[in-house]
Amino acid sequence: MDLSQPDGLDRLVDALAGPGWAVTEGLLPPATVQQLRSSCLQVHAAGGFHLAGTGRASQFAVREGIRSDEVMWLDPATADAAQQAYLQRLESVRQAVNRALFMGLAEYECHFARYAAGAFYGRHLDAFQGQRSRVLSCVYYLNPDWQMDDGGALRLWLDSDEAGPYHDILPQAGTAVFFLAERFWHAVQPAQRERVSLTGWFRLRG
Ligand SMILES: O=C(O)CCC(=O)C(=O)O
Ligand SMILES: [Fe+2]
Repeated sequence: MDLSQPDGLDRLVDALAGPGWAVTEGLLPPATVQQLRSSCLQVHAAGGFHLAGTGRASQFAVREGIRSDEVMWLDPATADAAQQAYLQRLESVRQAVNRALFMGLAEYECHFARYAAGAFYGRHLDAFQGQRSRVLSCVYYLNPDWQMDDGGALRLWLDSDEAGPYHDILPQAGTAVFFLAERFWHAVQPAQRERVSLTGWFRLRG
């Protein structure tokens, strides 16, 4: 699915209404993807990342058995040009989804994520139990020339059964994956090389 095409957002909306997930290309031009990668690596080199946790607020905990990536939340107030271009595209996705599917998505929050070689994120759901605020997940990959042998695929289970069918997606620069946060269990496989991305969630208000 190519989001640079005029019917791209319509096709994305159809996929979310149908199977509930989509793998897309063409969200942004390759030069912008490269700029996002550079700003991610720069912030990391400057020490701007911290070890990711699970849970929110008082339930927040760093549990190394579950995930071992590092993250840095994007602040729209200080976003550089490439980050702003990304946030604007995700805003048009938000509006298209709300118009067609009445999902009532109120906002988008996202972070850069960096998985060092060998880092992983075990099987999980993005929506916290008992909370419906994270509705739609989006993972945007920033890794040029990713090979099958590099590992690091996102494994998306197509139903809740761990033994059931799944789809593996390579974290190739320019690929964006969208999926309904409460429905799809997923995991990040360890990779042979550094793996960076922008991961975010459309939320309901409140
Ligand atoms: O990087 C990915 O492919 C998925 C990351 C993820 O599942 C998360 O941050 O919740
Ligand atoms: Fe996730």
